[in-house]
Amino acid sequence: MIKLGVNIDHVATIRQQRYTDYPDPILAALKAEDAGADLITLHLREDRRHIQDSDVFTMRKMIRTRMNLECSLSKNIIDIACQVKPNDVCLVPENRSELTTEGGLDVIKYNSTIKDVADRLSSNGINVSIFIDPDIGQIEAAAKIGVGVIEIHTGKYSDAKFTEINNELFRINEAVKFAKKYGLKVNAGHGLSYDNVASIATIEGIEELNIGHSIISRALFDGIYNAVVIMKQVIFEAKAK
Ligand SMILES: CC(=O)[C@@H](O)[C@H](O)COP(=O)(O)O
Ligand SMILES: NCC(=O)COP(=O)(O)O
Repeated sequence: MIKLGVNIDHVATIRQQRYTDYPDPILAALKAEDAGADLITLHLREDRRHIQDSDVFTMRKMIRTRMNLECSLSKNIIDIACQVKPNDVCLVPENRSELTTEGGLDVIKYNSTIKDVADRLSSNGINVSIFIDPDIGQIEAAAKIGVGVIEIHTGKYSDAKFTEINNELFRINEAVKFAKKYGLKVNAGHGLSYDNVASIATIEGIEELNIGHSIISRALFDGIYNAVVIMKQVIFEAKAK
């Protein structure tokens, strides 16, 4: 069964608006785990716009499932990752001006840096994945680095309208097939919602979905426990069809 990673970044977004100590992303993570989340994802951005260093250290102590830390290649962030030792690190691109992660990491362009960072993380017992676009060349480059896991950026699919939706779905399907030929573990995420997740969840070969914004948004009305349970149900029903 496909696994669900719940990204709790945007609980911290609300907190950071007033610099209070609530809402607590750790509490959200624990409730998400109670509801069946298979892992918790959090993104320590260089600008600390939501998740703070303290959240990362505390999360490591409190989490009962798996901790998947998303971060850029920057040294000070990787230093923290090596101190915290989450189960997984997903390497993502980052720029201060972006609203959210706009594309996948350019593995071809930053190949040697990514390899050095991945080797350093692996030597600290951390499983490494790379967040990339559904692009054959990027997948080939990721496979050659030897990290073994990729997360396909589903943002273009999530934002697509009308015929673009099927075009993006085809692109993701082809990318997953190509990645499996290289023996890669394939995850997916970004912009997935209760309305669009089914077509991704049913792609053969995708093992984990990382979903945050839509779950935290739903949690504002139904609570995080129910928001996670409903997302798991939507995914289960899609796979059962
Ligand atoms: C890598 C990715 O797609 C998201 O997990 C990332 O966390 C998005 O950044 P924000 O959470 O800051 O929107
Ligand atoms: N890597 C994707 C993720 O963790 C959550 O992205 P989103 O659902 O908040 O867009």
